[in-house]
Amino acid sequence: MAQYARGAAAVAVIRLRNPPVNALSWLLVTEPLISFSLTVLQALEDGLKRADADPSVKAVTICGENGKFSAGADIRGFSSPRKQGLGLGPIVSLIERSEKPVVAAIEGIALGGGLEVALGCHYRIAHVQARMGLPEVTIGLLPGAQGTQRLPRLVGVPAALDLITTGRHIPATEALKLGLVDEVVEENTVEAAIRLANKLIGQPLGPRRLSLKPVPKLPNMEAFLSEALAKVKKRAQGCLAPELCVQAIKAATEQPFADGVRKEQELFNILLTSGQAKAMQYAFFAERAVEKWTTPSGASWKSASPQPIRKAAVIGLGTMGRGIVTSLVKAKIPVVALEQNLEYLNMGRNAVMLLLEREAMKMEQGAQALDFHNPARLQFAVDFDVLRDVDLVIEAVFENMALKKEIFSNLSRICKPEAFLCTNTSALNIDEIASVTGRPQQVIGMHFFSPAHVMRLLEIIYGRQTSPTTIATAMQLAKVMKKVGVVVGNCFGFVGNRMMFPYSQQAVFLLEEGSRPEDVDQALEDFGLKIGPFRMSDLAGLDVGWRSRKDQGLTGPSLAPGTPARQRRGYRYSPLPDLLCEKGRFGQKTGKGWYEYEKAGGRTAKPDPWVHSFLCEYRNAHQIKTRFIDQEEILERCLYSLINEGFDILAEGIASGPEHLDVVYINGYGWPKHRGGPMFYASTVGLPNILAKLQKYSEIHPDIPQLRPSAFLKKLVAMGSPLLNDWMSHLHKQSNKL
Ligand SMILES: CCCCCCCC(=O)CC(=O)SCCNC(=O)CCNC(=O)[C@H](O)C(C)(C)COP(=O)(O)OP(=O)(O)OC[C@H]1O[C@@H](n2cnc3c(N)ncnc32)[C@H](O)[C@@H]1OP(=O)(O)O
Ligand SMILES: NC(=O)C1=CN([C@@H]2O[C@H](COP(=O)(O)OP(=O)(O)OC[C@H]3O[C@@H](n4cnc5c(N)ncnc54)[C@H](O)[C@@H]3O)[C@@H](O)[C@H]2O)C=CC1
Repeated sequence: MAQYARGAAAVAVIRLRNPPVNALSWLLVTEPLISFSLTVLQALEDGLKRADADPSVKAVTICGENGKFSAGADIRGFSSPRKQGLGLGPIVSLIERSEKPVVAAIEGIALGGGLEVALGCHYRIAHVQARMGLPEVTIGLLPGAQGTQRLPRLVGVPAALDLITTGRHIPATEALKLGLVDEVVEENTVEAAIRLANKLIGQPLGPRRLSLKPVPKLPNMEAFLSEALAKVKKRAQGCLAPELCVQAIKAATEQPFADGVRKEQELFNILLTSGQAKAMQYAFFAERAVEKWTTPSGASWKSASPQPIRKAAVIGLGTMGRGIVTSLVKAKIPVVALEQNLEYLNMGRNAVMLLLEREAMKMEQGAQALDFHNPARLQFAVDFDVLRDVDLVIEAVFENMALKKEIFSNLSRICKPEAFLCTNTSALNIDEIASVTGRPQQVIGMHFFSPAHVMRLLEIIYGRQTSPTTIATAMQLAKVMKKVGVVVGNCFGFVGNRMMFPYSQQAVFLLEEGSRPEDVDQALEDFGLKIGPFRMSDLAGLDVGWRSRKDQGLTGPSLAPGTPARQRRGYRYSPLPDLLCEKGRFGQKTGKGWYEYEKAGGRTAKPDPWVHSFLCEYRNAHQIKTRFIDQEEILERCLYSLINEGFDILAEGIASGPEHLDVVYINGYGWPKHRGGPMFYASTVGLPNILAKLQKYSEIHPDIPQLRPSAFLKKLVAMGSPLLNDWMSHLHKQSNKL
């Protein structure tokens, strides 16, 4: 809705009202042409017409309810099959054409269609704490209400390209510098806008109508745009929206306003029906859905209250601990950082300081805001006694159960009784770790992803005895650190690494059968993954998995004599990664792994002829017939085995819905958002197709259990492949087709 009122004698105030974010919903026909609800857009149009018709109104102010201008179009409306009625673009034009000055009073947020409404206004005043942006690209669209045509006219092509292709939100101060707003105020923005509107009465509005302005020229516009297009395409990795955003802006530079708007509509419609927009909008809501966590025992976000964390500690300042400390400092939580001895402590301190310096440089108030030189904010120590007053500890020492147990037993003794004890283990059993403490209800997994100060994902793993308060506290801490917390159950590898295991395993089997590392990586990167499995393995270090396989008795001295080279516990096993490690090829850190690098620590992967001939010798030695493996098989075997594990995870209740798995993969494993996450992708491929392919591959490879279709997948197919949101409701239903 929108509320119409008189703000001063001659100024009408139109207030957008649609809690919680004043999304601009459009006319929704509930039954064709019989009944309909008056929506924000309709109300906005009515308000404008009413102001226009009333001779006593001389100016208009548009603002939003509850200190928020508007978050833009109602995203749920894009997938509504019965969507009809008003478009936002014509309303923005209507605002601009008004003969009475219209001033936007921007408080809180003006995003997407919300900002496009403001661009139709003749003046824009923003509160100093407001944020603005055109984030449509992040949900697979472009600003489809003439924003791609107005913004370049107002702020120039380079700034418009940046804002529209990244979708980033900018603060009011930056908007002022760009010329996006005319004034920034610290006082009541609506009152300031009404005062300005009053002053503008009778002044000419022509120069304020953006559609009438030319796009500011650049000396090398064509070259500039083609360079921008190339950059955007490379960054987008198959996502269509950024590229079409550039095309729409290009139209603004080449065509009159009305033609540019037509082009914008054409491109918008391509995106709207591309499937990518649907996937990205699903991802948007999935991220919000996982905040509302539940566990099989009935605990949930609704009834559990988080406890305040006033001071935290991190134990172990290696790869992960450094990033975790940085994230906590950025979240303004005082931290104590601990190491095993002074030598490691100094190394860790230097690394943390470097990360914080870099982070401070990216911030407006810099180091001052982070205040990390203040020992009350960040303290380094080797003595565990400093842990007495902390509210929460995050342990990030080596992945070794005995060491973790020793640490947790000490923590249980030293920390105050109400303190929460968290482990960053990648795969170890949370219950076993909790068992050595006197407070298993306050023990929880907080699994960060590397680099921990950058990656948004935080898997939050509850054990058998973890209390709802502990889960709620970990989730709250994730939010404060600007991470996406996903609550999952306790099993080897939790959700992310467990699904990754069959995927990486297939990748190595494909090498045995005839692929090269670069073929497998290329196929998966072309699909949209940020990094293929072999480049990833080189980056993370092959020795990490090697150590874990040795601990599990799969390789190394503890392997029983006489074990067949390519079989473990009766199933297929590939010793290829072990063989590379035995040759000291640990990946980037040693300059050689699945690829070769310019030097130890180098970052540029080059296909390695040594690896190619090593693979040939290996296949010969084991009498494996080499065959050509096409891209389709690479994708299907790697991705469908990962998805298959996902169905098992759902069936076991380790995650409470497919969105959880998708959010984990998008935010922690570089899964392309425009494909919506692995489980959403499975729903778009069609569950019967996935099942048929898994059946085919598992018949060819009966010794790979990970290719055997999950019982839950089979059940869903037998039940007619319900929509993704209904999968979980079918978990315990009987199927008469089974
Ligand atoms: C054929 C038709 C042609 C039409 C022409 C096209 C017009 C366009 O150009 C297209 C558009 O405007 S697309 C929309 C662009 N806007 C956005 O992407 C902003 C999305 N929202 C945000 O970033 C944060 O929610 C925000 C920063 C706003 C707030 O963050 P918070 O962390 O404070 O809160 P959240 O938990 O994220 O949100 C609160 C509740 O609001 C829901 N919501 C947010 N934005 C929405 C939106 N734009 N539409 C619908 N629902 C929205 C959000 O899901 C959450 O709901 P609950 O989880 O149920 O509480
Ligand atoms: N490296 C990665 O990508 C990820 C690792 N993890 C997990 O995080 C944990 C840490 O891994 P990384 O940071 O990679 O290991 P790392 O080997 O880089 O660092 C571990 C640090 O712990 C310190 N440490 C060992 N014993 C200690 C003690 N008794 N007291 C205090 N400090 C001690 C070591 O000196 C070392 O600096 C492991 O459980 C690992 O599985 C989780 C996610 C990703």
